[in-house]
Formats: sequence, structure tokens, C-alpha cells
Amino acid sequence: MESMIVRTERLKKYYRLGAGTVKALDGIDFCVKEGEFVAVTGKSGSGKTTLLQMLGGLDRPTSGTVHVDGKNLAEMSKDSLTVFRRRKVGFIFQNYNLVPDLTVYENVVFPIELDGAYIDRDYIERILFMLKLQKKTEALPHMISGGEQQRAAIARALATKPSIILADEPTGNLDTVASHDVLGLLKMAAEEFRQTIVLITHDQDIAQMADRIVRIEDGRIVKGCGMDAGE
Ligand SMILES: Nc1ncnc2c1ncn2[C@@H]1O[C@H](COP(=O)(O)OP(=O)(O)OP(=O)(O)O)[C@@H](O)[C@H]1O
Repeated sequence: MESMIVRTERLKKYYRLGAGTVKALDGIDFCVKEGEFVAVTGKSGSGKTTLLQMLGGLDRPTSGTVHVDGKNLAEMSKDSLTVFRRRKVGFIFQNYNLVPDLTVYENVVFPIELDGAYIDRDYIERILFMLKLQKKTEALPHMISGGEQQRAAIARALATKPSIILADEPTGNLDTVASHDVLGLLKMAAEEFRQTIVLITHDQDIAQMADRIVRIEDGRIVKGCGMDAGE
């Protein structure tokens, strides 16, 4: 169990909706080994985004535990969770979320500056080169393609050297060729820097690029995982 960077036990997240309850996660035992690339698939509303939010400390569970990189997120204060997210987790979303007035380079180093940390320029340049963005560093987001914007968002997610990358439908706005390109580069960068990836996708072709596929239905894992994962 020691090499598990992510581990949830009996994780539940219930939302109150009117008089009823939505069981978004209903007892999830999920684990990811360090350096592993796991794809989470499932129908709309099955609980994928909720799971990612729990892993990234963006929301708290109703019950159960979430351990990431040796830390029990449930025991962390709000402030510690903020620092944890900034330093340990790289988020990538479908809509890129780049700051429109900042150049690609400024967007990429933004989380490091937010943290008041040292900018390792060699490392940033390597990431930009790997993601084929070295000629676009001075461009504003609206001047570059969707695929390039997503690659910039990936570079930004990698910039703080996080232990884990959490990606929610990162290729949802891209065509098939661009999706494979972006995912291939993300995979290569993560392997190079030994980062773990948990990626949500509807796309079975994209899921096939992962080391392991986990399927969620109605807040429960129905395929591909358990506490014996990866053994
Ligand atoms: N804040 C909330 N309040 C009430 N219900 C919620 C809330 N957030 C999510 N849900 C519900 O929880 C369930 C799981 O939602 P979630 O967003 O995790 O699904 P998903 O698998 O990511 O879906 P999609 O593929 O459409 O993004 C859904 O029924 C959703 O409507």
C-alpha cells in the first residue's frame, strides 16, 4: 500500500436536493500508484467530477477517507488544504481557464508566483519545449489554437512540480487529432517528471491511453479498481 499516492476508503458524497438526497459517490474504494496514469470513465452524472473534487481537496466528503501523498485530507484545515492544492496538485479543466490578459509564459508561471515560490526557469523551459510551446511563450491565449491553449494549461498544471495531475475532460473541446496530441504530450511529460495522472474522460480512445481504466456507475466503481489495484 505504501506506493499508493491516492487512496480513498468507503468514500461517500451525498448532496441534499430539495427533499431528496443525491448519492454522487456511494462508497468508493479507489487507489492510484505513484507514477500511474488512471482514466476514470462513466456516464454523465455517474460521479466522476465529484470524485476528482474530493481527490483535489476542492470539496469535503460526507463520510469515508481520502489520502493523497500521505495526507488525510479530511484532517486538514481550510488553509492547509489551500496550500496542499497549490503545491501538490495540478488541475486541468476542459475550458483551459487561462488568464486572457497574460501571455502563455505568464500563465504558466502564475501558480508559482501565487505561492511566492522560486521559478525554476530551466524546468519551465523544458516543459514548454516538451509541450511544443517554445515559440508561443509571448502569445496571449486568444492568439493560439485550442490545442495550444490546452497545452499551455497543462504546462501551468506541471509548473509547480505537483505530485498528482487531476484532469477533468481535458480534451472535451478538441478534435480527435488534437486530443491525442495533447494527451500524448501530457503522458510524456508526466512520465518524465514521475507525476501521477487521474483523468476523467467520456472518450474510450483517450481512456485507452491510460495504464488503467476505472469505470463509475451511480457513484460506485463497477470496473477496474479496488484496494488490490495494480497488483
Ligand atoms: N452541488 C451539487 N448539488 C446537488 N447535486 C449535485 C451537485 N454536484 C453534483 N451533483 C449531482 O451528483 C451527481 C454526480 O455528478 P458529477 O458532476 O460528479 O457527475 P459526472 O460523472 O462528472 O458527470 P458529467 O460527465 O456530466 O460531468 C449528479 O447526479 C449531479 O447532478
